Amino acid sequence: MPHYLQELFSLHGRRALVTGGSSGIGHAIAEALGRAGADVVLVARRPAELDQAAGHLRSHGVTTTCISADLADRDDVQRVCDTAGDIDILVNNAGNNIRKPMAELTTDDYELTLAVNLTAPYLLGQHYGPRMAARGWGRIINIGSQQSVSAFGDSGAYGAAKAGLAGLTRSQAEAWSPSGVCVNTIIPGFVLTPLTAPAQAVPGRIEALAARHMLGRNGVPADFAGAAVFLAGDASAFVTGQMLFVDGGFFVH
Ligand SMILES: NC(=O)c1ccc[n+]([C@@H]2O[C@H](COP(=O)([O-])OP(=O)(O)OC[C@H]3O[C@@H](n4cnc5c(N)ncnc54)[C@H](O)[C@@H]3O)[C@@H](O)[C@H]2O)c1
Ligand SMILES: O=C(O)[C@H](O)[C@@H](O)[C@H](O)[C@H](O)CO
Repeated sequence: MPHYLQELFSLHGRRALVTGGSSGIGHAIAEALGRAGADVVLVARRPAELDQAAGHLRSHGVTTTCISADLADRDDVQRVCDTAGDIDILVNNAGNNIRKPMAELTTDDYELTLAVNLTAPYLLGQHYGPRMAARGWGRIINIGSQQSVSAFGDSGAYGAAKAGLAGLTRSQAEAWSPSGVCVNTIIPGFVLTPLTAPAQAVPGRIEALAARHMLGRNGVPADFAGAAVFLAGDASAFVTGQMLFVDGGFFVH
């Protein structure tokens, strides 16, 4: 790779933590950051899936560590902070979506959704943001949703959390960008992953959703590799507080 591109996009010497890094978009982002040179810490719940994901990254030469944690549990989030070591790039990717009509959502549904999609990113940001700022360089990438900006598909608690995450991004950017920490949200389109399996199971739904992307297809995890490497490195040094739509031109109506 030409030296100029190395300077812009290389992540050598950086250490990235990716939540939900054992599957879907998070795994693709972890692989991309690792193949761009970063050491990677994968955080997710299930040890077997983590081991498999780590094995895949290591097969690409990526130095990979795993931490099994339930991000809905604040003690587990604290344990991640206590054990992961210094982190230069934080990717808040783990998410859950409890799909029910608005009036059927319970308070427990709401609190679980907020805990994983919004509180865990807040707590991890509170730990890592100031430390990145003290070192004068850092990147936080939060994974939002079309529902950061629009209501979509019986997902009221998820929409509240993802809209909150976009707001959290702006506040984190305001706080830490002056010290060299860029904080941004990636907004995906509809992506074929385990999270969207219930929607994919509805006959005709995948095709209808594909037609709502200007590119005429749904997303796949690999579609996020380029944007993640961009937002994780020096190429994005003047990009902060933004929502980057990596959504194939998705339109809600
Ligand atoms: N798939 C889509 O269409 C789509 C669209 C917009 C945004 N997103 C967002 O992308 C992110 C990744 O989702 P995905 O589509 O790759 O699905 P996925 O199911 O493959 O990944 C979600 C990850 O989050 C982890 N996770 C969930 N709850 C957790 C918990 N309590 N503790 C620890 N880890 C937990 C899962 O184990 C999994 O690794 C999520 O934040 C999701 O909201 C997805
Ligand atoms: O769980 C889900 O079904 C997805 O996250 C959806 O909500 C959409 O794909 C997303 O909103 C588009 O960004």
